[in-house]
Amino acid sequence: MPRYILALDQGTTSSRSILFDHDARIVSVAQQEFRQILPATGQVEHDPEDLWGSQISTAEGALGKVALEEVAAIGITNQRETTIVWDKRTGKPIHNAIVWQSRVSSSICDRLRSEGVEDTIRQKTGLVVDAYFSASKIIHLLETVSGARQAAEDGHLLFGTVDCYLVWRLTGGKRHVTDVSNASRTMMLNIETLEWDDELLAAYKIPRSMLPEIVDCSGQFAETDPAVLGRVIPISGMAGDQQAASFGQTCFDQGMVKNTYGTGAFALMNIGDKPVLSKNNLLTTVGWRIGDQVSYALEGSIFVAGAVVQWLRDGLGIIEASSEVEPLAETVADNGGVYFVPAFVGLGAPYWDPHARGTIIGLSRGTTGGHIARAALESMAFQTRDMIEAMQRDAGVPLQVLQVDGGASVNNALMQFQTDLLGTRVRRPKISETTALGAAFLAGLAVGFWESQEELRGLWRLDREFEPTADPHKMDQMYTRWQEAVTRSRAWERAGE
Ligand SMILES: Nc1ncnc2c1ncn2[C@@H]1O[C@H](COP(=O)(O)OP(=O)(O)O)[C@@H](O)[C@H]1O
Ligand SMILES: O=P(O)(O)OC[C@H](O)CO
Repeated sequence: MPRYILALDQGTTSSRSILFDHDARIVSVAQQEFRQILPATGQVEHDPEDLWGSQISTAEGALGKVALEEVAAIGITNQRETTIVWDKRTGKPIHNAIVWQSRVSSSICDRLRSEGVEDTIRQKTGLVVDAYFSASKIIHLLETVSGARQAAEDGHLLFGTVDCYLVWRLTGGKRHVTDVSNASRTMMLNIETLEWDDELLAAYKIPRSMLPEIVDCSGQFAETDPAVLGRVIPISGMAGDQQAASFGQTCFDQGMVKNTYGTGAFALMNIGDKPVLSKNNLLTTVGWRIGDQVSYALEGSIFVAGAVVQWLRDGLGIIEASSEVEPLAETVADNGGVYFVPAFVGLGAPYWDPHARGTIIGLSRGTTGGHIARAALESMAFQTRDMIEAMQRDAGVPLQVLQVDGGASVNNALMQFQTDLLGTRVRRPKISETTALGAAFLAGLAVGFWESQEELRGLWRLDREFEPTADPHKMDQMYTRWQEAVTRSRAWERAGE
């Protein structure tokens, strides 16, 4: 009997591979950061070769001395929306990957809006028209890379999000597939039929031949080429990282909400088997599909969360390691009136303002690095409240508990502030790597490593529960100040043109 599932988690700033055992315990982890390519303001790219190279070397690292026969299956999860276009004749990408955070295609979105397709896009895909999603990134590549349009029309080019690209490489170019949760982030998937939408493809002028086959999140849809890891291993789980985190948090019931604090922060609420549209500027997205069971989610997406801490470290240089942010923030009793809106690449939910830019407001002679660090941390919690308030308005009921995970959820002071600001309990599981765990669960279910979702529920273990203790009136006052700060950050880029 194989004893492990290998999860490949290809994130925005690093690739990770984690081996899980049957009790969902981590047996080994390997992680590697890779280059962030920043060609111009608001633009972010990755070299697909870096994504592949770092992912495969961490997979080898996590496997270590484990015999490959011990691995039942591979699950893949990934930064979503990030767009790769490659030539199937050579396997070579025609350009760097355009990362989800990149605003390079904002003007294409303006154009789509002016062409009057905004409402159709919203109704059909559940998304808002924004440079965040893959479609405008593909249009950008077809319009700017020399020869790309013709090659696409001649059927030579393939598009994939990172899941799809990894499967292409893992199978030695044999499988061009994406799972339905990743497909739902492209602005090309019809969320009712769960097929690519021909009307939208025509509006975007994207040839259907570029698009991958859509598969379930759990199922035996591919296997590794023996030349890659040395053996044929089923690839049987695949989901975008936020959907995978929801699955790893076992948010299987309608109304359950998780928030992942990684580079960005993403709150997903399970809304059951119908794709209800948000009235409060949230996204409707596919959670997962397993056989005939489809689960939808309402999503709030924040573009900069943990990345603000990276900016304190690499941009401002006031800390040397991310973990130093907590002690620095604790050198001051409160934020001293400083509010930090980290709109480095515009604002996501619920504002959807590509022209907002980062703002630190309320500075005085007495402001210290401690205040800036505190305001930076608080910005993650304030942005989360923005999303959760929108979610509560959509759901019509207050949230009982928020399940948290991701790199920045290790920060206890932040989690305490989050619970105080929301007035809602916050629960953190023992495994904060819920993204990888979700991918492992999906892969393991498909090959009988785990029997059922009920069994998975029993594997969720609590690390710590945070309870609100602060004065709610004071929290509301701070939140009002935050909203004023957001107002000041908005439309900045446009105003400067
Ligand atoms: N102690 C900490 N407090 C706040 N943020 C942190 C802390 N440690 C790490 N982070 C942030 O967490 C993020 C990494 O989380 P992770 O889930 O690995 O992200 P991703 O999957 O997006 O690459 C980084 O942006 C980092 O700045
Ligand atoms: O890399 P992460 O964990 O910040 O996730 C990125 C999201 O998938 C973008 O939608």
